[in-house]
Amino acid sequence: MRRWRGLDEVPEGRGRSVVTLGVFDGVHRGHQRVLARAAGTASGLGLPVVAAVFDPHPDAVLGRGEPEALTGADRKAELLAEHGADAVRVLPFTPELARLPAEEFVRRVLADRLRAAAVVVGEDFRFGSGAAGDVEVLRALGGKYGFTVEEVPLLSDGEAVTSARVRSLLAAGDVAAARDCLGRAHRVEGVVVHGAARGRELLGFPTANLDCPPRTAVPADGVYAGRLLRSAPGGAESRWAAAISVGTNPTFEGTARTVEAYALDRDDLDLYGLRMAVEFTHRIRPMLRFDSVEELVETMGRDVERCRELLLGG
Ligand SMILES: Cc1cc2nc3c(=O)[nH]c(=O)nc-3n(C[C@H](O)[C@H](O)[C@H](O)COP(=O)(O)O)c2cc1C
Ligand SMILES: Nc1ncnc2c1ncn2[C@@H]1O[C@H](COP(=O)(O)OP(=O)(O)O)[C@@H](O)[C@H]1O
Repeated sequence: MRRWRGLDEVPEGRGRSVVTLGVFDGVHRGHQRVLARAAGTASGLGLPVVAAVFDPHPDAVLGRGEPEALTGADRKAELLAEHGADAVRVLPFTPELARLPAEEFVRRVLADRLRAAAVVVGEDFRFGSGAAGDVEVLRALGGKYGFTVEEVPLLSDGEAVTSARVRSLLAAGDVAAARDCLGRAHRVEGVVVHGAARGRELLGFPTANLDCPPRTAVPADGVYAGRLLRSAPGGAESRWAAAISVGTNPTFEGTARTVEAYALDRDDLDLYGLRMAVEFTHRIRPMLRFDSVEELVETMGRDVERCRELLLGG
């Protein structure tokens, strides 16, 4: 898969493409449907699918506050490819780009740079200065600049599947509903760092503490079942069923919010310094402050058994 960044870096003289564009945060089932449609059109035309991704999030540039990210840039590109993109183009969302009138945007980005033969977008797609352009405007401009436009209805299960909805489900700890919207478990990534060294010694449950990038969409504080994963060079992955804790460890009067995972039945791992990921499949309970370490350890033991049932079938 090819990845380019910027408006000027795409080599000139490339052929035409089927373009789908947006922020694609989370690459949720709605995005997946748009990508599938683009892939279908592209195979009919014998052209590649180019996913054009605005980055940073337009809300950050337009002063609406940057939302927490469901997917980092690398993971997003990987997911876009998995769902049918042949190439990913990052379009730096600058104030200048935001100010381009709808027709200028179409001419410069879609026609001149991406050489779109077809553009596939969700029905709520907006573009151009002041978000003045919608799908109808895009279709009219497509007639002038030589591309067709396909509009994909929003996927809904009574409520539209959107990145904002996934963020609010995660903020409420509802990782199961988030999983339904995403079509897979929500994942956060980070490097394993040293914690307070209590896990193994004091509690009997060593935990890998993930240092997640700022503005990562971490689910609400609580205890979850899921997986701890490691991407090895070449793409091979190790994965372990895991009991995951998100919170400040109030039993120890902690203040820093941590994401930590205990890989079930393993105490022989050395994960410090590795890039790892945690996937959240089920919520088990809220984060609690216990009066004694014994009560915490007893509860953690029960959490681990519950994770075993949920993840390994007992
Ligand atoms: C399954 C599980 C459940 C946990 N539940 C709680 C909890 O309810 N309250 C709490 O204060 N800490 C909880 N923790 C976090 C522990 O306090 C934390 O893992 C421990 O202090 C080790 O920290 P360290 O990795 O910084 O050494 C939990 C951890 C795990 C793995
Ligand atoms: N089953 C396991 N799950 C997670 N980490 C493990 C496991 N077994 C060993 N480890 C290692 O032990 C470290 C955690 O030990 P812990 O005593 O909790 O220390 P820390 O406070 O630094 O997190 C992890 O970072 C990892 O390298």
